[in-house]
Amino acid sequence: MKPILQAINVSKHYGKFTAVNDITLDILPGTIHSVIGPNGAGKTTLFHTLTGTVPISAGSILLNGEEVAHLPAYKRVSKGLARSFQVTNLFPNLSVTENLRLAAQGRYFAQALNPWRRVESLNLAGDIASQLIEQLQLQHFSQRAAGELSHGQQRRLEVGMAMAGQPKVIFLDEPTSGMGVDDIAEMKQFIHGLRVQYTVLLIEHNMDIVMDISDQITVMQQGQILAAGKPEQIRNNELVRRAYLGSMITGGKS
Ligand SMILES: Nc1ncnc2c1ncn2[C@@H]1O[C@H](COP(=O)(O)OP(=O)(O)OP(=O)(O)O)[C@@H](O)[C@H]1O
Repeated sequence: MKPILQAINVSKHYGKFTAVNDITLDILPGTIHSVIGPNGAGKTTLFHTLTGTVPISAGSILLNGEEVAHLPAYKRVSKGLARSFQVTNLFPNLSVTENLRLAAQGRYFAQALNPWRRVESLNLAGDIASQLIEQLQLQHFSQRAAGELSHGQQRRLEVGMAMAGQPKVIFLDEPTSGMGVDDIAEMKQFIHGLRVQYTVLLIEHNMDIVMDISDQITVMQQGQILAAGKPEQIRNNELVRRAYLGSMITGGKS
């Protein structure tokens, strides 16, 4: 199977500090690929480089074989990369439907800015929003202001905003952070279901989720890849266990 997204020798320097150091990574389509590692390992910076939020210092990024490293974030979005919005980026006074419709319009950048756009394009965005509301199981809240939703619902809506652009690859950075147990279980199922339609890159500190739903895991440490493999391989990797994950993965029985 050909990778949908590839990072080849990607590095990101901040002055003399190297946050991402020579990372090479293949992301296969229709998979959930998790990136784990301790705080400061460079996971978010790696996401930033892949989505175009920050420019890389060296290397190459291929989306379906096409070089995108030089493209700004919005152009990568139009080619199929989507990053989940943060809760703070929801429009709290707009309804759930309106948030999703805006996100759907955002994919078609020119249309979104054109006041003379054809009404069908709005309908298309409206259709996408209605479909997503069901997928997100927010039917009962469609007209509710986003700011009034529970934290768990807001985080689901946030992922929905990324889905609204009909991307190929979705980047989720700690989608369960700040959630209670029930919301976490729901979110885990929800993310697991995403791989039917999308390729998912996931940063997640909750090891139960990572081990249960990932097809592939990349472990980062100090900007580099420490290990990569399937959950079982990572769980049993001596290097990973010794480095820091032993107790997290085995519940202290390392
Ligand atoms: N804009 C920046 N300027 C300088 N250093 C930065 C910048 N952004 C990130 N860093 C540094 O790069 C390193 C990696 O940070 P990053 O946020 O990618 O780690 P992370 O693995 O996502 O951590 P966490 O799990 O805590 O989110 C950290 O030491 C951080 O301080």
